[in-house]
Amino acid sequence: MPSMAQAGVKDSTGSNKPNSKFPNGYVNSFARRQKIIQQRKSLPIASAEKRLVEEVKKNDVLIIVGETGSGKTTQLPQFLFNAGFSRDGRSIGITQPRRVAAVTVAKRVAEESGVELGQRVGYSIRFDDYTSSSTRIKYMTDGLLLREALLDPYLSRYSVIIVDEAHERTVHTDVLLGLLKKVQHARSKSGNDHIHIDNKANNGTLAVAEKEDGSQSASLFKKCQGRKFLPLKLIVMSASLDAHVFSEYYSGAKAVYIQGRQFPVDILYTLHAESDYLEAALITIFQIHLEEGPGDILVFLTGQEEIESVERLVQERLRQLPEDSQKLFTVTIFSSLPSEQQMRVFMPAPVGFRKVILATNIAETSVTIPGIRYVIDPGFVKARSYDPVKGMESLIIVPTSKAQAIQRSGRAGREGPGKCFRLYPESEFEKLEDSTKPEIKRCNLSNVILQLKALGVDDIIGFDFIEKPPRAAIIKSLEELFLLGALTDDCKLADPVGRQMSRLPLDPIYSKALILANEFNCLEEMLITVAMLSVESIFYFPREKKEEARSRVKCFSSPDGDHLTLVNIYRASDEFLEKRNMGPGKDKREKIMRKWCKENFINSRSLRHARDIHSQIREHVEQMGFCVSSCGDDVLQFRKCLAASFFLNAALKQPEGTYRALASGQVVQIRPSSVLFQAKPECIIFNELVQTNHKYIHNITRIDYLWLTELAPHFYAVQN
Ligand SMILES: Nc1ncnc2c1ncn2[C@@H]1O[C@H](COP(=O)(O)OP(=O)(O)OP(=O)(O)O)[C@@H](O)[C@H]1O
Repeated sequence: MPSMAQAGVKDSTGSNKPNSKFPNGYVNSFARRQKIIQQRKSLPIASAEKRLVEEVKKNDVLIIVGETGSGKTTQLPQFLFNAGFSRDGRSIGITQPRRVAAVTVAKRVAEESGVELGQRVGYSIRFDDYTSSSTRIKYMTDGLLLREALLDPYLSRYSVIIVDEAHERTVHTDVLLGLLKKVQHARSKSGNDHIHIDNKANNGTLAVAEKEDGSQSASLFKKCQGRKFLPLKLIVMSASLDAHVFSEYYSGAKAVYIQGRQFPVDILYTLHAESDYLEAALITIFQIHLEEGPGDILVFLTGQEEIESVERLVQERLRQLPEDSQKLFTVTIFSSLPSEQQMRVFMPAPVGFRKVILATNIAETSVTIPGIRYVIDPGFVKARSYDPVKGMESLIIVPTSKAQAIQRSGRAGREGPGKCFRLYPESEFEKLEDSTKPEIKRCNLSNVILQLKALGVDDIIGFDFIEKPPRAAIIKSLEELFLLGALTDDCKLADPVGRQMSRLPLDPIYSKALILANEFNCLEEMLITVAMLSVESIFYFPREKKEEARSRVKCFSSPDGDHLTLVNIYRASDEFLEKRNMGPGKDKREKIMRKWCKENFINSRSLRHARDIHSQIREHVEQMGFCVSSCGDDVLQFRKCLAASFFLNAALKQPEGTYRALASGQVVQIRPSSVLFQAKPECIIFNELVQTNHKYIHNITRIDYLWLTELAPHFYAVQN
């Protein structure tokens, strides 16, 4: 559809007005545009435009703190664009911790600016790029900007980088803050008499900068030496930020505060602590539905399983209500849901229905979901935790921080006054930590270290992190990367393996598995395995049909283990689609697939997501020049490849039927849902270790103990 500027005609005052000859849609679009102009004017940040632009001009680093909904994310980049910060062809980049925020905010800003998405305003997230050579305002995930830095170490295409929602302190944000400090320093040192703008880089095909003589050196940072760049402006932004910490990190950078919020949000607490927060959330959903005025509800839960079980319970209870009270419509959003399905939460509910969105903390920051007036916050979040001694990462449910609670309540009150129901007493709120513990202090660092190494940062312990990760975690990850062959003896990035691994957007252990699979001639099987392991719960066993589900799933089972079982499921779904391929459209295919999944107790959302990931990683490995071939019936080859890839996760059976993990010495048990739970082979490799009341391992394949010394002699010849 043409933009308003094209559709309307200019009157004598020069303003755009709809032409009466145009159909109604254009008049509506004119009305919508007027509404957006009004909304923008009423944002608290609107009156601060001039001051903010001046501050950015005066300061190389600026910290901006403003209430949720004050307009930081959508407006500031437009202010800077209008003030000419991208006049020279460079862009304003804005990072978000979450994909969904990057996408939806970019869409909104494109609409506000009256341009087509992907033109002046665009977004770029892993596996999805909506930018062009004319993009000047670019929203992206923090992880994506780090990946860009691998190919454009001086981030030469950007004049300003805004690190948004910095309070979340994701591991990528933290690394980015350090890296940007380095880039800023290097760019200002390079002077500005000769300006390098990488135009090729602007159309999405990242260009590798070279040395003046045209050669490429091993360290990416060195590649740009000799080039001159304009200084980079850096803005760190959030609603709930401890400005002091950031200001200190950037040598006393100035902090500005945007006063005021758009609409009030009433915060309500329970009188007593709730023993079952899911039940409390359910009661609150129905209380709002039956007693409160119009408006949609956003409920924060901790993960897919919780969300799906609450969704079922809402449906069950809804059926018990009188028919005229049944107009409640549920939608879900969590990170492993494919993007297009995530976007369903932004669509309006059917007329007359109230929408309930069941979400993880993916919907906590930056997003505006139209229609939300009520937020239900049980006060919990699933957070990563890492034990560097055992090398064990786990997800545990913990109370949110104050900053998270504030962000959650901020999702109401964006289009009108709102209410937030915190399902805990006010006294508990006071006891919460002010901010979330930085992820870098509680996660496995292998991925990040590999990226830093690929960026030419060799001294990881000496890197200027805003908060240093535990030394033990750094050492453990360096050790792991060395054992995977990504680093040399002297801790440098190994070529080509380390470099190839750093290019794949996966955990290092999975990247290595793909590289090895290329050698073992089973890349087809490994691509499927990695894709299936990248999604949450591929099986769906309803409580009332557990036995039926188990026996049904048996027809896919492989006696060799869960990895081949996953491959069988994936291939069976492929075959089913092929057989049915009588040229139906996408919707029909989806419907048929959903039916197949239901009959086979497979989670159709997860399978679709795995298919999506599969095609994206396949593209990556093909670009790396790998040939995707199958080992066919020679599954021994595939099992050997699994052993060579996951040797760090090998375990041996103990006399009493438990297992001993060879690398860490921990005693673990096979999770009952594994196909090898009964068989209990002598030696296995596993992918997942989950700590509940037991240490359960999952995704298991039987291997031969002797393979370990043959395939990973550098580890097993010494250790065992
Ligand atoms: N997709 C959208 N649809 C409708 N209105 C929107 C949309 N995105 C933003 N808005 C409006 O713009 C306002 C400002 O949003 P913006 O994301 O810029 O605020 P913010 O200060 O960055 O908030 P936060 O800290 O919560 O991210 C919202 O409160 C809402 O009124």
